[in-house]
Amino acid sequence: MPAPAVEVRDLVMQYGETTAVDHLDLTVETGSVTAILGPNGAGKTTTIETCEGFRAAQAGTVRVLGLDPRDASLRPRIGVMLQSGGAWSGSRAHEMLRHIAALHAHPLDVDAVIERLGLGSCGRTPFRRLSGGQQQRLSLAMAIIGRPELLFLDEPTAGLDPQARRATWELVTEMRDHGVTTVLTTHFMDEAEHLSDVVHIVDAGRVIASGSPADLTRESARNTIRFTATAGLDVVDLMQALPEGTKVEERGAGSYVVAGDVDPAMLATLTAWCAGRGILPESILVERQTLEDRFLDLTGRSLR
Ligand SMILES: Nc1ncnc2c1ncn2[C@@H]1O[C@H](COP(=O)(O)OP(=O)(O)OP(=O)(O)O)[C@@H](O)[C@H]1O
Repeated sequence: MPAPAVEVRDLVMQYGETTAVDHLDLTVETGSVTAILGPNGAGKTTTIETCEGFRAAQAGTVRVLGLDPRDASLRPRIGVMLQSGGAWSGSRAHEMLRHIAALHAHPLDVDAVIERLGLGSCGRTPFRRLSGGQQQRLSLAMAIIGRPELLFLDEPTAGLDPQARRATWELVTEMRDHGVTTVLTTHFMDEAEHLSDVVHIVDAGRVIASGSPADLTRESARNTIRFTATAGLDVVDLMQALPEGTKVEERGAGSYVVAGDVDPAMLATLTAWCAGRGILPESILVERQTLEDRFLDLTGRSLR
């Protein structure tokens, strides 16, 4: 396996009395899209800015493509999209992109990127006069134009309309197909679920859960089937019929909860077990936990 693109070990970052990052560990595998999720003030931007080399680690170690993030030789190899835009307010959109492209050895085609991100009408407009969404798209274009190996995107789709959001998703997916590693922060669960291979959930300056979106939502109390039927069914026998690790409980007379790896086969086994005993369930409800539910369970807070 190739060396990780980003390795953060025991990172501590403080602003005066405020501990923004508190002994945080995080690994980003090469070629992955990795999302960092967390409530406001969790320490995501501080962590990402340290990886980008904008802040020096106060304690702990950070390695980006095997190097210290402040190593100047990293600049052409990474693309950065800041939350605050990152372009000089007077710079004109297309000039800016052409300028950045000229600084790189193998840039993407500027006109193609302008077209892809719907920036055609922004040519001579100074950055400060662009709409919020246009500024976002230009910042993304600036991050990718140099064909980086590693992309950092801090809330890339905040404030974008649905079409621009889709275009951004497609672009990130395409970059991944070309081997680019992407680290992004987002407040949109669907974005994390749709785009990322790995999600790190950060709260109060620490990573509190990591895994693929599927891993994080599996094996949770909310992956359940609830059904009602005659009271007093033989739940032990039912459990034996279902896949190993499945739990069945009668919670109140005739009200059953089946918890485990809920999939179509399990539902079929359950209904077959009932049919074999002449039982017609009165209601069957499949509940799958979403990443948002899991996030709420872990942090006690909603994403925004
Ligand atoms: N420049 C700064 N000066 C002082 N405190 C700061 C500064 N930047 C961030 N903080 C504080 O550090 C903590 C972490 O902030 P950070 O911006 O890293 O969080 P975040 O997870 O990116 O939040 P958000 O989702 O709101 O962008 C917060 O308590 C914040 O108030």
